[in-house]
Amino acid sequence: MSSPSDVLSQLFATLESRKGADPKASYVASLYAKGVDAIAKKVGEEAAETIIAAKNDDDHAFVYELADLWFHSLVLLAQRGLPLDTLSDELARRFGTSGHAEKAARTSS
Ligand SMILES: N=c1c2ncn([C@@H]3O[C@H](COP(=O)(O)OP(=O)(O)OP(=O)(O)O)[C@@H](O)[C@H]3O)c2ncn1[C@@H]1O[C@H](COP(=O)(O)O)[C@@H](O)[C@H]1O
Repeated sequence: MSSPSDVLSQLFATLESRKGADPKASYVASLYAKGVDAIAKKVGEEAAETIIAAKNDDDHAFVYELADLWFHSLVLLAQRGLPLDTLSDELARRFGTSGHAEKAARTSS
């Protein structure tokens, strides 16, 4: 079994590699071709589907929808030209900080 970070890194490298690919041959290239509004809309749809799945007992269906949400979120990150490190660095920055302290830091900035 691959580690979560390996899977995310390999998937993100694939997403980057689809820049300039044929939209007819690649779903990710078709999303890039549609642009940020269409990708963000997919993120919203997948978030809504994840919320609905979270309220049901089917773990497989929930994980499936959550994977769709993560996948489209990563496409959005790649579309903006940001490396995966920007996301992992932001999450790492929050280590050792309680959620309450993180919220206080946001509201004071
Ligand atoms: N992980 C994924 C992945 N997860 C979900 N999806 C696609 O995301 C879409 C989910 O949208 P929906 O649930 O709304 O289903 P849909 O109705 O078919 O989608 P729409 O036509 O409405 O956009 C489906 O088309 C799925 O096939 C993915 N498509 C691709 N990947 C990865 O991305 C890589 C590159 O894909 P290509 O660009 O197609 O080569 C692949 O090798 C995979 O590793």
